[in-house]
Amino acid sequence: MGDEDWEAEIIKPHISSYVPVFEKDRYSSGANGDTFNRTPASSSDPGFSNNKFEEGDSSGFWRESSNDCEDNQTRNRGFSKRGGYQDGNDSEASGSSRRGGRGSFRGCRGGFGRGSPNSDYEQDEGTQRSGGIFGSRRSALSGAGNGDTFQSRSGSRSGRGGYKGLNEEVITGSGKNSWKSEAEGGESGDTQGPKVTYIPPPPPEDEDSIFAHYQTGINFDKYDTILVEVSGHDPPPAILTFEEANLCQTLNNNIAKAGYTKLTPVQKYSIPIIQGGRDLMACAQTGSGKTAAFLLPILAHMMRDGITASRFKELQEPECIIVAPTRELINQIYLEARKFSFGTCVRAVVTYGGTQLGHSIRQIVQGCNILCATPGRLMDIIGKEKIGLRQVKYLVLDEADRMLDMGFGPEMKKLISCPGMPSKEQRQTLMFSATFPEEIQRLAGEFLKANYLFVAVGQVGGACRDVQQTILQVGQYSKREKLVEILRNIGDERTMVFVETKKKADFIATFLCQEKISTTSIHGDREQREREQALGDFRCGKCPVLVATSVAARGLDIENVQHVINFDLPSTIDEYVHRIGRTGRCGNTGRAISFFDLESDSQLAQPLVKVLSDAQQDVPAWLEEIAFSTYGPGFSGNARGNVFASVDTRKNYHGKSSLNTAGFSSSQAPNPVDDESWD
Ligand SMILES: Nc1ncnc2c1ncn2[C@@H]1O[C@H](COP(=O)(O)OP(=O)(O)OP(=O)(O)O)[C@@H](O)[C@H]1O
Repeated sequence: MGDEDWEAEIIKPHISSYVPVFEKDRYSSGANGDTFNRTPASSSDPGFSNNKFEEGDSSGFWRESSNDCEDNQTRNRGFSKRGGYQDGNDSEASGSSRRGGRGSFRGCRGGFGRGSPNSDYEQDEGTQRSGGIFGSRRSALSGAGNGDTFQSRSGSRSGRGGYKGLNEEVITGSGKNSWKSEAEGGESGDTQGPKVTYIPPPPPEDEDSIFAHYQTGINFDKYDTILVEVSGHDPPPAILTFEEANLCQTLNNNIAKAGYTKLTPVQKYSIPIIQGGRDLMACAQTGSGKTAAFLLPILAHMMRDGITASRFKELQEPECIIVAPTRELINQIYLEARKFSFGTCVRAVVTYGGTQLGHSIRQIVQGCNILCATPGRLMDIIGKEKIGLRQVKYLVLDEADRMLDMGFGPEMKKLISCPGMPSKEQRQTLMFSATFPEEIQRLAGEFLKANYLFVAVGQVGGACRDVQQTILQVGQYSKREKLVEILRNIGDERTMVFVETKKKADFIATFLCQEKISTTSIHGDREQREREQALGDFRCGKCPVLVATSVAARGLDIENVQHVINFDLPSTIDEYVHRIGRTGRCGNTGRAISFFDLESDSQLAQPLVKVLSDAQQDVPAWLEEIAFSTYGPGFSGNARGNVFASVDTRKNYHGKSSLNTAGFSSSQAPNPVDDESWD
């Protein structure tokens, strides 16, 4: 199984894909006024000669969102046949199972082809390296003759052509080694697929880069007013300051260099719990510092207990394993671990799918105290006997609800029953997320000691109040126009646009480029190298718009993301909470605008009303009406279609539960409901 359910796909060899260039003024309204005749703009470019977007062929695109998704089986998706955009109706998932299994097929890799059939591979690297993903605003539309324009990514992983990147080995599909099974060293999850050769560039080593951080926002101090509930037997008292955590000098120095002066609520409660050796399930709003909440006490313990200094060994036995659902997120966690362990003898290593396994192994065998991994790759490395589990003292599941759901749950179960893995009584298991559905909490019991503590900062599963949420009623066929209008108003401020399918991510990104809005995209069909490039271009502002699928919904901490736009609403409210949490982080404010399509989103009306009202946002009357009409007069605004817990599910539990605010006793606590200035 792959390390991301979005990724667990069988890769088809060499199906080139192109996105034709099409001009705005060539769009003509169809019968409904919104459909486009997709005519290639540049017939002079030979590559576009077949790239007709005929209404007949492609009409499915705008109707396919509910039956195409990242997870589900999709055949011949994207821009197959070097042109004609295949409609999405060949996707089999139904709306109700949009987030179904992991066994989807990787159809052609929808991309932004140059249209020169013979130059795919040669051009691929050059253009990707030089021109950003979709090229600059200028070049994005220029079509032929500009190497920075549309990049031929589609066949880049093809087994036939072979290519060479800066950090990659040449692979050729015709050789017998080009298709490797998992056992042969292929990426986990690809039963048959090309050998993954991408070696990510090493992160910068200089201290300034390691400790680079963004400023906390004006609402950082308001974290103190959030209600915190700790449940479970005998929780230790919260700490109020970093000094109270009694960390060693090196850690304190690193904390200071990272710009942390004050603990966030989840840190105030989690640090002493973890230092006390307790298992923990912690739920706190997006962007409120959960990563440091587990890293700091783990590092403190490692420093206190003394760890085996990192040294070369064929079998490494890390003291701590951290797992997260996406590659970019685990890499981010690794960078945080590297930052906080700077100047200590603790060595953190990261490994994730989409990168060369041999490279990961080389990193690991040099010494590994903290292993940050995506699940599939972790199981691969364990299978290869490069990682032994006997010394594991800390097992961290970040985005724990995602790690335990149907996608990753089985792999996590395998992990805890691996030979050598200490039993839950012998290790400390820590789970963090902004959302914790009740059924997932119940599953988590298998991983945690019976006396684990549950920390809920604010409303479990609630949206960050620093994000101003707006829900607009926009029909499927008006979405693009609305998106462009909003993005033009936004200007150059960094914006993440979420769509439901990989195919649509490519399509919308291309469309925005044509509208001269500098855009890149990230989704599970892109090469890892491309994903990292896209994120880099977005982070540095080169492409201020990032079109993403849910692969980017969780955990990513990107400075200055001021806007999130849900072009398509997700199928669950938890997903919505995570997506909009990419903005409004660490006390900064942000805005989220969501397009609500009456045709497809009514099931979300009720939980949306609840999330909006819990976060003290305006709830549109029309949305309330839909919520009522969908769920009948019994609807109180409290129930959720996709239930998340408001409390620890062990509430029938007789242990102590203390309600508190971060840094205040209950009696001192301002009533957060009265605090109207959140937004
Ligand atoms: N005490 C602190 N002081 C200043 N900045 C902090 C503090 N704690 C965390 N941060 C910063 O806040 C940002 C968000 O932290 P982090 O990514 O850990 O949030 P999170 O709660 O894990 O979010 P998500 O739910 O989206 O995964 C990061 O840039 C981090 O460095």
